[in-house]
Amino acid sequence: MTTRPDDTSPDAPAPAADPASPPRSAAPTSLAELERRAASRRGQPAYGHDALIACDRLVRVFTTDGVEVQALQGLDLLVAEGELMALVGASGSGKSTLMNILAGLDVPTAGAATVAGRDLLTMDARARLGYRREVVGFVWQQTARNLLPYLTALQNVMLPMQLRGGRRRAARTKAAEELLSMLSLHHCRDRRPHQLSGGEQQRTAIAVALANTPSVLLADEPTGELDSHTAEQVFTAFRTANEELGTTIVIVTHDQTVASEVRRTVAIRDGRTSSEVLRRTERDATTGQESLVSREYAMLDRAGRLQLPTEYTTSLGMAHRVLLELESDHIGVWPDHTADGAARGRGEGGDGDESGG
Ligand SMILES: Nc1ncnc2c1ncn2[C@@H]1O[C@H](COP(=O)(O)OP(=O)(O)OP(=O)(O)O)[C@@H](O)[C@H]1O
Repeated sequence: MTTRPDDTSPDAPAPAADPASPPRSAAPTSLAELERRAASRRGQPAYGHDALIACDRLVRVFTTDGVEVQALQGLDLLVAEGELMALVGASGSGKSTLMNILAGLDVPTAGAATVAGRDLLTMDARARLGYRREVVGFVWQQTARNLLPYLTALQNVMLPMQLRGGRRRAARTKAAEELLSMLSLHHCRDRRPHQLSGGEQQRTAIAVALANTPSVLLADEPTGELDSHTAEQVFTAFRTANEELGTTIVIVTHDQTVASEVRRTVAIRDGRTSSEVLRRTERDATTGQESLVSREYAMLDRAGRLQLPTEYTTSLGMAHRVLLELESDHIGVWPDHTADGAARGRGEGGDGDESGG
């Protein structure tokens, strides 16, 4: 396998390499050298300084009955303001854990996470409440978690505005009606959730989440219980919110249609971001015809680790150790065909994992 250079100009930011970091195998350094490195770092902008969401080596460990589960294992993620992006990954890969942290409902064990300038590790209870009311909105898979059953659609949308305070009732009503209209829900204004279809319920939930004009809208499997046609309508509502209000939107989904309609899909594997698919519109120079081009990228973390897709490594019989070759414009990654490597591949010897990934 060969990793090609990134010849596209994706809209999304990629985690930056840290040129000031020494190689992991560096020999012990002098005090003067350490001082020089610290000084050279001082002028550099912090990791993700211009991203709306920045997760830096995020770790979340759960301990149940003395058994530790590492749900997030040093996850890096940057999301730019105004993005509409999807997070995908196998069950148990850590998606909901990440969403709960970004929603301010859970606190990471280690690492750093900021959303719209708020530090998610150091917020006190009061700041956390303000964060959940004003900075983020969420839409969950289960309607019962999104809407109060005894309130109408309009009252549901007005409730977060009321809790936040500061606006008169007439202004709140007008703002809530505008949100319902924007999402083509005006006919649902005076209906309670049980009088709405599944898609209308989720679209109302989006209006509720947008009530206090949050910077970020988080959605965890928002179309999980819907048929594909209804799911499409709900996704359209997310797109409308993104385009009309400029809200940054992160959607966790198993729904392939949703994942393929956004410009950026990030895959999480074993508690880390592993790969990204970026889509962009390209225009044919001669015919002028536009087409959507998608390319898959592997994520290179700040320690230089790269997760190779399992289907790539298994198809080439890569295990434990691979051969690297630095070329002028790319890095070649080859199966290890040495006798020792072949034996390791068959599981006949060696117990260390030297791939570094
Ligand atoms: N409160 C908790 N206590 C203990 N372990 C937990 C807790 N929450 C999550 N986990 C564990 O953390 C890992 C990641 O779980 P998470 O729910 O984030 O995965 P997921 O990718 O959202 O999965 P799914 O797609 O099935 O919802 C799993 O091994 C899970 O069992």
